[in-house]
Amino acid sequence: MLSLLDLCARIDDGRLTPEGAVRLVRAAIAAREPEVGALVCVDPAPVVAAAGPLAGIAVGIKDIIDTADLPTRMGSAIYESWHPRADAPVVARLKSLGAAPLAKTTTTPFAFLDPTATRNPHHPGHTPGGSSAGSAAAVAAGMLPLALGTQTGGSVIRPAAFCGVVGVKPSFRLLPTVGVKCYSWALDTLGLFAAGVADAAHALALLADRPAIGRTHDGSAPRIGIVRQEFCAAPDPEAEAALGRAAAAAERAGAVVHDLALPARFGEAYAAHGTIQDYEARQALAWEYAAHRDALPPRLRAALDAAQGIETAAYDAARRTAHHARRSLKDVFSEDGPDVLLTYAAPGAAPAGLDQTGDSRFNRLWTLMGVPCVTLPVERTPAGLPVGVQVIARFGDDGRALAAAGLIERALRG
Ligand SMILES: NC(=O)CC(=O)O
Repeated sequence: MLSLLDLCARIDDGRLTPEGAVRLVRAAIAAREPEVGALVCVDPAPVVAAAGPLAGIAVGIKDIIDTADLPTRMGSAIYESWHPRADAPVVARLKSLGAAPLAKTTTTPFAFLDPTATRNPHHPGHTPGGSSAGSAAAVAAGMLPLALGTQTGGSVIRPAAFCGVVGVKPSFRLLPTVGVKCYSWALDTLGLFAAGVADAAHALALLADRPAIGRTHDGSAPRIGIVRQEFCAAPDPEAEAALGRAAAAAERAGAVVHDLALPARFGEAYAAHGTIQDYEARQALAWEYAAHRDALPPRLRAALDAAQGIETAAYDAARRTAHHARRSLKDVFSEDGPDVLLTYAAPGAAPAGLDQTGDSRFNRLWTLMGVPCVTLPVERTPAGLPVGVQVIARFGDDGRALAAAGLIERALRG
């Protein structure tokens, strides 16, 4: 894979020019895109800045995020010819840092559950996950050093884990979702994909203008609470094995690790996610549903059909449940509690077949809680498919989640 920090270092010390770095990416795209299918389009002549902390860094932009220089199609024929006038603020921020938004990456239609044609770079017969399919696959295939995605259920963490890359779903609203096609305004969160934890931390620190996020190696040994989210169906054996391996590596690195049982109200919040998501999607996609219902893909059409019947009282009750769970989460991360939680990133490795994007059951609660989540790869199945884990910190403590993920990553490397 292409390490963002490695490219930055080579540019900074003159071994590589910004234009040379973009040429490297174009060559990698030419070599891998035919088999992976991660990209919707590539800018033939992007502006390559000569200066800036991300000068020469080509970035993939999930195709629900507005770009002024490239179309934004939402993964749907309904928006086939749509070309936003302006960049989403997160894209404008990338350009202000010197980065080159080089390609739009595939998204499931409107970032829901209907699959893309993108293939898992580790096994073409398996899904890369979704909804940020192309971003995860492009980084995993070594085509891009950085890509943006979004998460409403599990659309950053799950595909990142399936593709064996680092994925970060930051604290809710750390990055502005202005100019990003809305599915659920209470849940939609911008995230990113990179080769390693330090690469991701560096990019997020710059994007969020919060340098502390980038100091992943602060030397402290965290207290880690292992949570298995028993309110969900159990994971596959490889997910449990990866969790155990990551916990053991963390202990070897000096972390204090213990099992943690979450109070019942978190199971209630987990169940409330769907009501909030789908009630809001009914409004966010009201025009598409009214004017183009027949052009919607089957899973999304069925979800919006069902969402028509959600009572406002049920939505309000779900929001109250989520609010109480968020307050309880502060008690979980209390003074003498864990610094971070460690749990499954997905039910297991990427499922076979391209007719689905996998299950977000181990992600949805944490998206609703708005807390920072980081996934990192831990091991491979005998078929060579990656299996990851998920590190979670308290709201606003994105740097601590990344620091703990970095400690585990280094410990796994041995
Ligand atoms: N957008 C989303 O997060 C939906 C998913 O989990 O695939």
